[in-house]
Order: sequence, then structure tokens, then C-alpha cells
Amino acid sequence: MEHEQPNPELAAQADIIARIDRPIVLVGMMGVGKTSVGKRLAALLNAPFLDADDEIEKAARMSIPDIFATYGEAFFRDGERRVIARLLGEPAPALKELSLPPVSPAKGDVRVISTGGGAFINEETRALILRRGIAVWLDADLDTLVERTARKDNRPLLKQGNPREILANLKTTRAPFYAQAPIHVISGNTPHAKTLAKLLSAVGAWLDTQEPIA
Ligand SMILES: Nc1ncnc2c1ncn2[C@@H]1O[C@H](COP(=O)(O)OP(=O)(O)OP(=O)(O)O)[C@@H](O)[C@H]1O
Ligand SMILES: O=C(O)C1=C[C@@H](O)[C@@H](O)[C@H](O)C1
Ligand SMILES: [Mg+2]
Repeated sequence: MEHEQPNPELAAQADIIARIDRPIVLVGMMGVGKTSVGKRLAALLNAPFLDADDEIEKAARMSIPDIFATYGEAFFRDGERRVIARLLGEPAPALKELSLPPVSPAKGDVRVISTGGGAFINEETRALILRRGIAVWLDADLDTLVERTARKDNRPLLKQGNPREILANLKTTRAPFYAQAPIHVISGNTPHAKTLAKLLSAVGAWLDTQEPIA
């Protein structure tokens, strides 16, 4: 019987996965792929996946467009801040938001949290994410964002005018905030698997800078 050759790429991935000890939090523009890439990353890490937008909808028992339409953006942002605090395991006042219990991680503290596009712009939310998680800025060019966001009709901010112009403005004004994430990955026009591999190796490179060399 032939011996199987060890696969160095898989071994490198396993090494990175074993060193991840905190939540990975994906931040970036709407449509960049935080949810779809985040789900795949969680599967690879064998860790829970939590989508902040979904959690807000569950907590409010309303869709995001309905929350915006009924209560306005400021109300949504406040809920978003409290929900993300809960997903990051922040105790007490966050629980006021609803009767949901804090999420209990299955494997240590590791989980993948995909945030909504505006979450990292809030100072308090950003500070919490930077303190408790490994923040990854997923980024893409404007054409890619326009194409990807056009696939679904569930983003109220894009209904306030020309989606391309709105995305261009948001991208410019938000970039300095997203850039505060320690890791930056381009979610380009390639299959999800490629973005995932790039993301994991960027996390590995960042972990290398955090650990003292023995
Ligand atoms: N790397 C990729 N390659 C191809 N398609 C992608 C990639 N990343 C995301 N997409 C597609 O783009 C669309 C938007 O992705 P997704 O919903 O994950 O974005 P998001 O960042 O979570 O957006 P939002 O902030 O509005 O929740 C989906 O149809 C998804 O399949
Ligand atoms: O970029 C944003 O501000 C938003 C992105 C979505 O994920 C949702 O959180 C909501 O539609 C707002
Ligand atoms: Mg999403």
C-alpha cells in the first residue's frame, strides 16, 4: 500500500487554526462577503458562526428593512451595538436588549462573527471588537460591491438613492475605520475558497507578529 504524502498546505492551515484563540470578527462594506465567507471560515475552524444582522433580526423579531422603516437607523445602530457586545460574550447590560442568553462558545472562545457593514464605525463597538476579537477587514473594489449588493434587495441604505453613489460614499468615509482592523483581506472576484485561504493565511501572518519567538 502506498503511503500518503503529507500535504504542507493543509498542515500550515491546521497550524494556524490551532493557534486561533479568540473570535474572528469580519468587518467591511455591505456585500463584500462577510456572511458568505464567514460561514465557510466557521466550518473550516469547526466553530460556531454568528451573523450580527441575523441576530439583530431575531432579537427584534423584525427584518432589518422593517427596523429601519419603523424605528430609524439610530435605533438599529443601538441594537447592533448591544447585540455585538452579547456575541462577543460581554456580560450584563447587553442582555437588556432581549431575553436571549449569552452565546456559549463550543470550542474555547473561538467563533466567527460577521458584522453588518456599519457596525465597526461605531466607536464603542469597534473598541469592543478590537479588545475581544481578531478583526479582519474584508475589502473589495466598488464594481464588485455594486454587483454583489444588487443580488439582494434587503439593504435599506441602498434604497435612498443611486446604489453605486451611496456605496462609493460609504466606502470612502468608512475606509479609515475599517483600516483600524489589524488584518486586511481583499475579497476579490475569485471563488469563495480562494478568499478563505487568503484570509486564513493573513490571520496566520498576524498571529506570527503576536507571539514571541521561543
Ligand atoms: N469571494 C466571493 N466570491 C464570489 N462571490 C462572493 C464572494 N464573497 C461574497 N460573494 C457573494 O456576494 C453576495 C454578498 O455577500 P454577503 O451577503 O456575504 O455580503 P456581506 O458582507 O455579508 O453583506 P452585508 O454587510 O450586507 O450583510 C453573495 O451573493 C455572496 O455569495
Ligand atoms: O452598511 C451598513 O450600514 C449596513 C449593512 C448591512 O449589513 C446591515 O447591517 C444594514 O443594512 C446596514
Ligand atoms: Mg452579511
